[in-house]
Amino acid sequence: MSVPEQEWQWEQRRVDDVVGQIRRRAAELEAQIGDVRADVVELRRNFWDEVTINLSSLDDLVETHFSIRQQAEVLADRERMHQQGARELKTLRKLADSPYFGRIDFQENGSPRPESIYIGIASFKADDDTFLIYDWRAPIASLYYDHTPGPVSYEAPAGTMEGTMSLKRQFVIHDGTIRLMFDASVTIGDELLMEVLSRHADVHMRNIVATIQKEQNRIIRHDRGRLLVVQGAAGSGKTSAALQRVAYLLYKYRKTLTADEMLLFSPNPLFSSYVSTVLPELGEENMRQATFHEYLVHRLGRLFEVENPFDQLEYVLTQSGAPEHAVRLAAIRYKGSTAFLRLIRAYQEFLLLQGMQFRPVRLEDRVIVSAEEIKRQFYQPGAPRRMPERLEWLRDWLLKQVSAFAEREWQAEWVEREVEALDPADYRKAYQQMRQSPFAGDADDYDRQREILARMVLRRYLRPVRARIKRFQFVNPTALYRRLFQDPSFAKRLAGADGLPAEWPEICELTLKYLDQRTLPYEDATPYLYLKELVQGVHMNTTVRHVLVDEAQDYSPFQLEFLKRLFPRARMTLLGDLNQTISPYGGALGNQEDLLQLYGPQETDVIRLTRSYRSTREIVEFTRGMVPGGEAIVPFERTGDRPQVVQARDRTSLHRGIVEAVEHLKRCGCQSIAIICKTAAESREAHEALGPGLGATLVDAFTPEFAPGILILPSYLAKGVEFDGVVVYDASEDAYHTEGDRYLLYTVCTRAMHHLWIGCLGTPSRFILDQPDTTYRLRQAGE
Ligand SMILES: Nc1ncnc2c1ncn2[C@@H]1O[C@H](COP(=O)(O)OP(=O)(O)OP(=O)(O)O)[C@@H](O)[C@H]1O
Repeated sequence: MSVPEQEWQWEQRRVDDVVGQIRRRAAELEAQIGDVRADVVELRRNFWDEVTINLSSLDDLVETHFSIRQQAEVLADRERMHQQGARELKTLRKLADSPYFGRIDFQENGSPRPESIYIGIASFKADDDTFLIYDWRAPIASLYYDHTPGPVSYEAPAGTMEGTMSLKRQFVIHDGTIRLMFDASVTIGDELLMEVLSRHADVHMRNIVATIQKEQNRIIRHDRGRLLVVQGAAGSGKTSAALQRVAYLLYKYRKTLTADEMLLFSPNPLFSSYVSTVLPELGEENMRQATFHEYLVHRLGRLFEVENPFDQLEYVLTQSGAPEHAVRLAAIRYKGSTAFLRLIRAYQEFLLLQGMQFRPVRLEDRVIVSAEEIKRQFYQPGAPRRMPERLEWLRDWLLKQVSAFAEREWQAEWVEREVEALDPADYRKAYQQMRQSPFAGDADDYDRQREILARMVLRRYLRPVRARIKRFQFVNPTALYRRLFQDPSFAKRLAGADGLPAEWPEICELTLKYLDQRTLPYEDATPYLYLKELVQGVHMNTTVRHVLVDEAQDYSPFQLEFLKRLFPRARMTLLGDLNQTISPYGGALGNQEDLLQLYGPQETDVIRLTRSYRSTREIVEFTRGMVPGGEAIVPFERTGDRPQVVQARDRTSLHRGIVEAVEHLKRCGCQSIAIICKTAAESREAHEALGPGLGATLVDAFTPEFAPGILILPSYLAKGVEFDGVVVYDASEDAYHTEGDRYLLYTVCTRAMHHLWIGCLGTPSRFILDQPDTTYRLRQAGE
């Protein structure tokens, strides 16, 4: 609903006034920051002049230490002030450009008149402390997202606030000038949303705070239980909601939660860069980001070449003719299941009784404790019952054996030789130590000094040995993991009622082959790490308090269990769409039972999003027909061209058709165009043929960030991102016919915001031809 001219002028005057106050505050802050910056420079320059350095005695050393520490603290404090000031200034500058995007007039029950609440990306108070702008995360701002004018309520720290909302107004303000203004009668007026969604795709994701929808607001402000599962259609705003959720939590718990206590697992490094600007745009620091593969490499990269999930997928998609293909697929499915997790737990129980494999404790090539001796000790009748305690007990025993070895060894000839080769400084140290003895000065001084030096040598030699023991490196997890596959009948007993896949003997053979090459297939990496932790001690991250997993449908149930254990103090948000499952695991989100069991039903909430915002109505109607249950996906009322399906007889005419399509999309105003292929191999071929002519960039798993313009990329790297126009390189029946292909094709097509063009080398895929929506245009290339 448009706003009368007079109102418009009144609102512009208010904007002018508020922007004036913001600019004044920014100028003051800038001057203050200038002073702090000068302090920091001064402190850095004169750092060493301000500390007293004296290393002559122990007391002087201690004093020097404290003097340096004190000076470093002063510097760190000023630096912190500077950083905080700079951040505040950045926010003020943003507010000066666009101070707010919403206004609600709310009269609380019992209060004499309504109050106008203006909502922006951060709060701003006048000099008299009245709020000129409320932060979008303040409790009262919920009214803006959740309600239409009428009787309303919201949750505040003091309880439920009830009253009446008489006005809800939306603004688009740039450069301190109101560009658009609507009075909304429905929940967040569709007019503003329409305007926002009609824009071009960006190389970075944008924040959505001005137009958060009611159901998304539930995700953002959800604050109970250990696990929130968000299942939403393609383009329904899962990632957007997740990022605004991070900003919300940082605001709500600003005294106790920091950005580096929040971690987002993203599907690939490209995606990480795509979403990296949302939080800074909102004046917050970025949370930590990683891919699950990066974590696996961090933990196992020294032991193995850990396969990338994209190479795994590339194998699955391109090697279907290979003799091992079916076995590998079965392995991937089984090794991602909770049945395999249970088998590994059963294996741990078994290992408490027999079968542990140890590495001898050595000092260079001398065995201090043999693997056999360690094993004997481990299975001693008096050993503790549970694995962690038993390992700790064994560790302590081994450390004692090392001490006994040192005791036996200090007079050995080789130690004697090493003593001769020691530095004069070591001799001085030994001399000083000896002088401190109450018996110093007697005839035994020489022997005593030799003994001190010999023990010094041994301590140095044995330090790495002790460190390895403390890290439980006397256990051999690789040998233990191998053991599971060495005799196919061995795992049968452990699997019990769960059973094993029919292909188990072949899976065993294949796994051993990879392990022999020191390669860890992606499907083995998490189970291997899990077993390693069961027998070498668990790594836990207790600093992370919130873990968000995007594209969670591509995680196996095993991996989710692993994450739960890895972050015992964290609350988890899983965001996913079953219809976009591209991983061959079968998708952890598909099994409600497993999901509810993860933290228990009491601790789990599931929120579903069915409205799709990314694509035009025509594209949503077309793509939803590809997937079962797609009719539940509701398109947003933004219309555009019908998707085009173009059938080509040969590759030359396919390429000609693609070039024409790209030219057409450019004429339509598309700034970002993606030619999406099924695999990396196909992308390379397409790039060779089309890249130079179109000026297109090839994107692969190592591309650090998206460039604007025309890109050629494999399906799985398009996950989570969007483009003005999408050209599907070849969606023929030959290319997409399995159930897995169905979801891949859906994922690819749903990347399009405004235009979708689909090329087919031969007959179009069944997922195009068999779908109920027939409004798309099907034609022959060249027509
Ligand atoms: N409330 C909203 N206001 C404005 N834009 C929105 C809103 N919700 C979603 N969008 C836009 O819709 C597009 C899709 O959002 P997003 O990528 O968060 O969806 P998604 O569910 O994670 O998608 P997918 O699963 O397909 O990757 C983005 O351009 C986002 O800015």
